[in-house]
Parts: sequence; structure tokens; C-alpha cells
Amino acid sequence: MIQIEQLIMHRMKMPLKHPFTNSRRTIDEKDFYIIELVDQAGNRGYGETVAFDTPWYTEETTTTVRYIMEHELAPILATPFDHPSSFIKRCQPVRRHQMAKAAVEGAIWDLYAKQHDVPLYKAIGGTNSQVPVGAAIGMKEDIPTLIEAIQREIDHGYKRIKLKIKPGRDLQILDAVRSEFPDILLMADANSAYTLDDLDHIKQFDQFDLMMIEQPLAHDDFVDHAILQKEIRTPICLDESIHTLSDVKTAIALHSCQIISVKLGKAGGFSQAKRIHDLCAENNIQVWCGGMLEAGVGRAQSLALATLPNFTLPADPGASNRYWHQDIINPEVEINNGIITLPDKPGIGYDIDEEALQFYRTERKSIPIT
Ligand SMILES: O=C(O)CCC(=O)C1=CC=C[C@@H](O)[C@@H]1C(=O)O
Ligand SMILES: [Mg+2]
Repeated sequence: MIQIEQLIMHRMKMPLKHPFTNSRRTIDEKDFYIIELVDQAGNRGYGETVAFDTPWYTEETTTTVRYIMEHELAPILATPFDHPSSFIKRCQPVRRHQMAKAAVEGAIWDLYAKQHDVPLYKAIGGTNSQVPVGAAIGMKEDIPTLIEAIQREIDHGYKRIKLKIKPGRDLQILDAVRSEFPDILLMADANSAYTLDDLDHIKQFDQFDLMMIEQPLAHDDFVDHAILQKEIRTPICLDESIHTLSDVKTAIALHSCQIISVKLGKAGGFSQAKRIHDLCAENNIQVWCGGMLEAGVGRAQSLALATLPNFTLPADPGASNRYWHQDIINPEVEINNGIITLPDKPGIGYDIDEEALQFYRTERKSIPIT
């Protein structure tokens, strides 16, 4: 039984070690919340919001997740939980707001796993504590700088490289990278930078033997992606289009993609991400765990998700030191030969580094749950 007594929202501002540029914007810091739930025995469970500060990626923002957590989700924590999966059922009056739900649900799962003395990844049904990871590299000022960045990640052991592309910054870059690294697992993410008017142009990507092209077309589209997938050999991976089980059903019915990037935040937490994972497995859709430039808590939770058996492709969330000068967990997430080994400790498996948390915290708000 989980009886929550307190919800603490820690607002955090953390500068990224390197700015991350995609087709839509450059991100140089993350403004987010660490959620801390305290139960009647004094156990603490942690979650993290992954929304950005403006709605460029999905409709949620740091401000909307805060509002929803405080005014809609905190009140439904008062009745005790038998199991974390009841949370999402109680969320029925709240449509969407997936990232707000995921942060709170993640903290409930952490509490539950700690109460049962098991690692979070085992509590959610994960089977493999060894997660292969790749590196997502933002756009760079020129090709030599990009090649250097790729080489650095390969030297650190990352098992596949994801590049960001957009019209005018695609063919030449992919050509140069493929010539320099003929054998690496390579993919490209467009964050909706193209339309079907670019069909002939996109067809040329087939020559680069990409593992996949991620979200080439509109963020909410299924029909045009299905048309595109018929015309290109490169598998399409949907990211922004996939938030719910119905989205996955639509993508399957229309043949809009061959691969899906599952993210905890987009799915609204573990319970729904698991259902998406299972439906994809039944329909031969490959899945992999995408990243959201998370700090330590969100990173640990995404990695736990990536231990489910159908996550067969390398995940995005890598070592803490790729992103942060200092992460807010202890130890930091580390990579060894392209693999992150999840700790065998109860819950998320990492301790909160209280000093780092306080250093990057801009506000702390405690809400009694009654
Ligand atoms: O966390 C990571 O390492 C991957 C980050 C990443 O590629 C993305 C995070 C958030 C928004 C996007 O720019 C992008 C994505 O679309 O997958
Ligand atoms: Mg993406």
C-alpha cells in the first residue's frame, strides 16, 4: 500500500554542457521539475518532468506541467495506492498532459520499488539490466566539427549515431559522415522539417543506408508518413506523432512507420509506455527508448524503461557527463563499451545528490497531500 503524505516540486535550471541544435531550435539549458513524493514511512520516490520551456516539441511546457501537477494530479494522490498502475486510471478526468502524468507516476513507481526492495527496472517487468546506448548529436557549425563529435562518441563506445537534419543541412552532411564512417549504425532525426513536397529529395537519403529516419513529416501526421514510407527504403521512425496507444494503432493500420521511439514523458508514464511497447511487439514494430536531455532522475527512469524486452535498438539516454557538468544523482550514469549497466539497488538505483540538487534549484514547493 502506498500512502503519500507530501509532494515536493523542485524547480531546476541546469545548463547543458554543449548546446543541442535540431531543425527547430537550440537548447542550451533545461528548466524542469524534480518531483519528490514522501510516503507515511518517510520513503522518498522521485520523478522528473521532461517538457521544454516552450511548446516547440510537444504542447506541454515547464509551466503547464507545473500547473497540472499542482492543481489536477496532487489531489488524486490522497487515496492510497495498491499499485502504481492505479494512478493512470485515476487520471481519467485529465486528458493528455502526458509529461505531467509521467513525472508523478515515475515517482510513485520509484516509491513502490523501494517499498518492495527491488530495482525499478525489475518492478516494471524489465528483463535486462544491460542497456545498449547510442548518441544523439546536434547540428554543428561545419562538417569537420561534426565528424570530430561523432568520432568522440564512437571512441566513448556509443553504438549508434543519430544526427539532426533539415532541408539544406542534410544530403551533404549525410554523404560526408557516411564516407568517413562507412560501417556505423547511423540515423537521422528531422523533427518534422519536411513535407511531401520534398519526396524526391528524401528519396535520396536511401543511398546512405540509414537505420531509420525519425519524424521527417508533420508532428501530428500519420497519412503522409504512410505515403512516404511506400516510396522510400529507409525505415520511418515516428517520434512526435506517438503519444498514446491509439496513435500506435493508427500508425500500424496505415503502415505509417516501421519503428517507434517510445519516451516515458510522451506516453504519460510507465503503465502506458508498457502498453505501447507490448502492442508494437505484437505487430512487429521495432521500438527504442528516446531521450529528452534528462537529468539524472529522468535518465534513470528512461533507462529502466529500456530494459523491457522489445527495446531491441540502442537507447538515446547516455552517460550523465555527455550532457551535464554535474548530474544530480550519485553515482552518475556511466557507459562501458556502449552499455549502461543499471544498478541492482531498490528504486531508480541512484541516490539524489542533495548538494547538486540545491545548487541547481531555483524554487522548492511542498504540497501536503490530505
Ligand atoms: O536525450 C538525448 O540524448 C536525445 C535528445 C534528442 O534527440 C531529442 C530530445 C528532445 C527533442 C529533440 O530534439 C530530440 C528528439 O526529437 O528525439
Ligand atoms: Mg526525435
